[in-house]
Amino acid sequence: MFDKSTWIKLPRNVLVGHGVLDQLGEAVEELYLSGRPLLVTSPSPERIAGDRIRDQFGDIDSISLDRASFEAVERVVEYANEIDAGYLIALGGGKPIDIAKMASDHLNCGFVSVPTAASHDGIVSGRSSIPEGDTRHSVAADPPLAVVADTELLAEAPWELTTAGCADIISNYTAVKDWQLAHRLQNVEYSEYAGALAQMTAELLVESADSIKPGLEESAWIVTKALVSSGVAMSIAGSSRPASGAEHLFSHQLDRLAPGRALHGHQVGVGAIMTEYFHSGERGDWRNIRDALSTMGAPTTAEELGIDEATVIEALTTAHTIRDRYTILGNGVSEEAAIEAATITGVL
Ligand SMILES: NC(=O)C1=CN([C@@H]2O[C@H](COP(=O)(O)OP(=O)(O)OC[C@H]3O[C@@H](n4cnc5c(N)ncnc54)[C@H](O)[C@@H]3O)[C@@H](O)[C@H]2O)C=CC1
Ligand SMILES: O=C(CO)COP(=O)(O)O
Ligand SMILES: [Zn+2]
Repeated sequence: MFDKSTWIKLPRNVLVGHGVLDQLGEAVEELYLSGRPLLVTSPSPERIAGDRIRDQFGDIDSISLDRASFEAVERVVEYANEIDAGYLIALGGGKPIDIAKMASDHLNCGFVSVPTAASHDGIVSGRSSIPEGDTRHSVAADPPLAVVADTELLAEAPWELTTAGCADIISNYTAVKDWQLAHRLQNVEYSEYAGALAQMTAELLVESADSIKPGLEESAWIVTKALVSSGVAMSIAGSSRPASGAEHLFSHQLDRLAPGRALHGHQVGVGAIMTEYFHSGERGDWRNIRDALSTMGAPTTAEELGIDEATVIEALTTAHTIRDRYTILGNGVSEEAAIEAATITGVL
């Protein structure tokens, strides 16, 4: 008997382009949501775009948070219940979007994603990434009902946020390799469609590297389309596997060991150089990953991340413990192997 089934959840409206923030009201109206919105944001995005949202929705309630945590999710849930919010509008980088995504899941209400930075591929995904103590949870949640990504706004964001988004996409190369490895060695379920989409997204971005330059709105357009595509790959997979492998485990450990030092995307990019080395050895593709990152202006060394050598080695040797996700790191790499990988690849 045929017994396979799949349920792919995707946003209904995805608007990407110049000035589309002013169409947020229209995009929300089309969703037939009821009740008042609660704006979930963090300090800089609130300052940059909060008023443009209020211009469309009136003087709505808002909550500003600067750390992704279960406590932050709880605060949003409590506030939304207090004001009887009908839905959430997430405005900002990856953290407010992850918080709102998970809070809307707890509240059983919809949310709309309004990125102010093309810095991560959680803009569209149905996963929420929240740290807790020594571990990192990639929690299943519904994706946004709508995404409104204004390339004019995204192009004005600090350039390093865009290069972080590029690096988050480039890390799909190693994430997909890790996923395939886990499929072969551990029988982890693999989706050919999601794997191919994630990999193709990274390839198309690298092919467009020459057009990714500061000050060009075209760059925000190219990178945001890739972030959307990568998020769709996660939705097809029903997991963050297509976009998160060992390089993400490394980054999640850095978040614990050296919090707030470097951007998520930059950390996963540097991680991908080293995990590609573990996959394919000294003559392998790690140079291609390093060169692609460097062409786009993303960091390729510990120094550029602002993270010291000892922390990089500790993160690499302990990354496998952060989550139950089989990758090229297996049961862990030794300190000697980590130093060798980081040195050969020029990360140290
Ligand atoms: N759920 C998922 O599938 C995914 C989740 N993530 C998560 O997203 C987070 C990383 O996202 P980030 O955006 O790097 O973090 P973030 O939300 O902390 O933003 C980084 C910084 O940029 C600032 N910022 C945002 N837009 C700005 C603008 N237009 N102008 C000036 N400053 C601006 C923020 O205020 C913050 O200080 C991590 O927690 C990561 O785990 C990342 C990828 C996928
Ligand atoms: O950052 C992500 C994909 O780019 C999400 O992955 P995690 O599941 O590792 O949090
Ligand atoms: Zn990521």
